[in-house]
Amino acid sequence: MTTELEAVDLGKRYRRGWALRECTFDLPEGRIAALVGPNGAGKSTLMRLAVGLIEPTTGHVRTRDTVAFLSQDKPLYTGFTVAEMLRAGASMNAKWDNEYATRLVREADVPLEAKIRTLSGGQRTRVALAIALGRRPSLILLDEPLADLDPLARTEVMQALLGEVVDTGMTVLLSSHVLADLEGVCDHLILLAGGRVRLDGDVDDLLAEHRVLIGARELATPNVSIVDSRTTERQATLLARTRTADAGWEPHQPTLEELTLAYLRSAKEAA
Ligand SMILES: Nc1ncnc2c1ncn2[C@@H]1O[C@H](COP(=O)(O)OP(=O)(O)OP(=O)(O)O)[C@@H](O)[C@H]1O
Repeated sequence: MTTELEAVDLGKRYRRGWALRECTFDLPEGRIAALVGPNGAGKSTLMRLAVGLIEPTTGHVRTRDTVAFLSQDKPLYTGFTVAEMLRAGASMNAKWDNEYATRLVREADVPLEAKIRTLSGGQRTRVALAIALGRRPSLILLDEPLADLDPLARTEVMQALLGEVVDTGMTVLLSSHVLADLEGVCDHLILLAGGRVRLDGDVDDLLAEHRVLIGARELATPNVSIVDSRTTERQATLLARTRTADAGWEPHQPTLEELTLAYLRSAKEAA
C-alpha cells in the first residue's frame, strides 16, 4: 500500500500555543479521506503544513507527488474572466493540463468569457477546482470547499469531484463541518480535536470496531472502552470500542456521523 501523505510527530506552535501536536498518521493512495474536527481543531493548519505554506515546529509531513490545495477563500481574481483565470493557472504551474482544466470548466456550464465576480458560489468553486486539478495532482487537499454553497450546489460540486477521483485515482483529503457531506463519500477518516489526532483509519474498519449500545439506564456499564455515553431518564446510549455487547445491551454498528459525533463530544468533555 503506497502512502500518499505521511505525518510523523507533526506539530505547529503559534505564539498563543499549539495549533497541532504530535500528529502521526498515514493516508494511503487513492483514498477519499474526511478531515473532521471542531473550529480551531487544527484542520487548516494541517493542510497548510502539508502543502508547505507554513513550516512545522516539530516532526514532518511528506507527500508523494504533486499536491493541490483549495482553501475555503477560493484563490480567484474577481476581475478576471474564467479564461484569464485559466491562463493565470497555466502561467503559475509548470505542470499544467490546459485541455483538462478547460473541459472541467465547460462541464460545469461556466462560460469562459464570464467575469469571476458574476459567477455563483457553486460556479466559482467549480472554476477553483478546475484550476486546482489542472495541475494533475496525485493528492488534493480541500479545506471546507463546500462551506458557502447551497445543498444543490454542494451535491453538484461533490459529484464533479468524485467523478474526477474515479477517473484519475487521485487521493483526496476533504475537511467539512457537515458530516452528511462525508457519509457515503469518504472511505478514510482523520478526526482532530484540540490539535491532536483522536481517531484515524479506514472508515469500514473503524465502524466495524465500534458499537452503539442501547440499554436500560440501571444496567451495569459494560467492561469495554467507552468513548461516549448519554443517558435519558430511562435509557443509556453508549458508543464503545468493541465488537460485542453484554447481555441486556442492544448493539448496532454506528454510522460515520454517530462515530464522529461521539469522538468529538468526548474530546470536548475532556478539554
Ligand atoms: N496564523 C496563525 N497565527 C496564530 N494562531 C493561529 C494561526 N492560524 C491558526 N491559528 C490557531 O491555531 C488553532 C488551529 O486553527 P486552524 O485554523 O488550523 O483550525 P481549523 O480546525 O481549521 O478551524 P476551523 O474549523 O474554524 O476552520 C486555532 O486556535 C487558531 O486560532
